[in-house]
Amino acid sequence: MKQDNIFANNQKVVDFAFDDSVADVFPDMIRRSVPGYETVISLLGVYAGQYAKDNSNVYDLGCSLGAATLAMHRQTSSRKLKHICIDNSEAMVKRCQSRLARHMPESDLDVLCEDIEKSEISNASLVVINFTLQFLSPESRLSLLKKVYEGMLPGGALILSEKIIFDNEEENQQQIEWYHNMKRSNGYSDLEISQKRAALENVMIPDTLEQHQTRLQEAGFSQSYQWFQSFNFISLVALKS
Ligand SMILES: Nc1ncnc2c1ncn2[C@@H]1O[C@H](C[S@+](CC[C@H]([NH3+])C(=O)[O-])CC(=O)[O-])[C@@H](O)[C@H]1O
Ligand SMILES: O=C(O)C(=O)Cc1ccccc1
Repeated sequence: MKQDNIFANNQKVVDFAFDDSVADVFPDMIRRSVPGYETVISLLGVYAGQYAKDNSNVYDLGCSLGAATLAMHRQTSSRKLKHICIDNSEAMVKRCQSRLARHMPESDLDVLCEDIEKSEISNASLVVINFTLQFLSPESRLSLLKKVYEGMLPGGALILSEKIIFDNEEENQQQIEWYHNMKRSNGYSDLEISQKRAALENVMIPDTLEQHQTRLQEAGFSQSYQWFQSFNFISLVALKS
């Protein structure tokens, strides 16, 4: 696995982008930067086992290199599913396409390079938005979730994972400190941590847990539950009855 040292040298900070240099080191970057990432990915397989239904579509919105789809496929390979993976980074999509073609050659699979705000969602039994809603402009998040709800079959599920902020400023600062300590223990220097933080500032805008829960309800989901937390990263499941 290629090591992420993108922010190792002192540099003029520009907005973070999912370009070729990020896509090349992405498995290492996300594993060392998102606490619990591997656990969340493998538990998506458990959700797929329960919710992904024959003759339906399973969406991976903001798929990057397709890790979520691979985990879901591992638990459902004998079912008649169509996997639809979408990302607006060409660098990610081309690597995702070849990786998934290699690992799940027999499956019905579309890997699309497009903005998920413009994607069509239909006949979905399971939709995963793993650490991606936070990159959309805050004003467009509700309409995406409404579209997901509308395109989902009754009995379907949405899995949403995000970095969050906390209303209580004391807790917020503590969670960020714990998170930065985790990054340090994964080998990132203070310079890497602070330069990446600055690069993400205008690009990744986290909400609070309450904002997510309220928005899911506004989108139509009658039930939503938190099922995972590791520092300031959480996963929710929302169900369409
Ligand atoms: N508007 C958009 N439309 C489509 N894609 C987008 C958009 N905005 C951002 N992206 C894409 O969302 C992905 C976010 S990474 C997801 C990890 C993956 N889910 C994983 O489980 O491994 C999370 C992270 O890097 O923290 C990137 O590939 C972007 O190109
Ligand atoms: O590194 C961070 O600060 C994060 O919030 C996680 C992350 C992981 C990969 C790309 C962008 C952000």
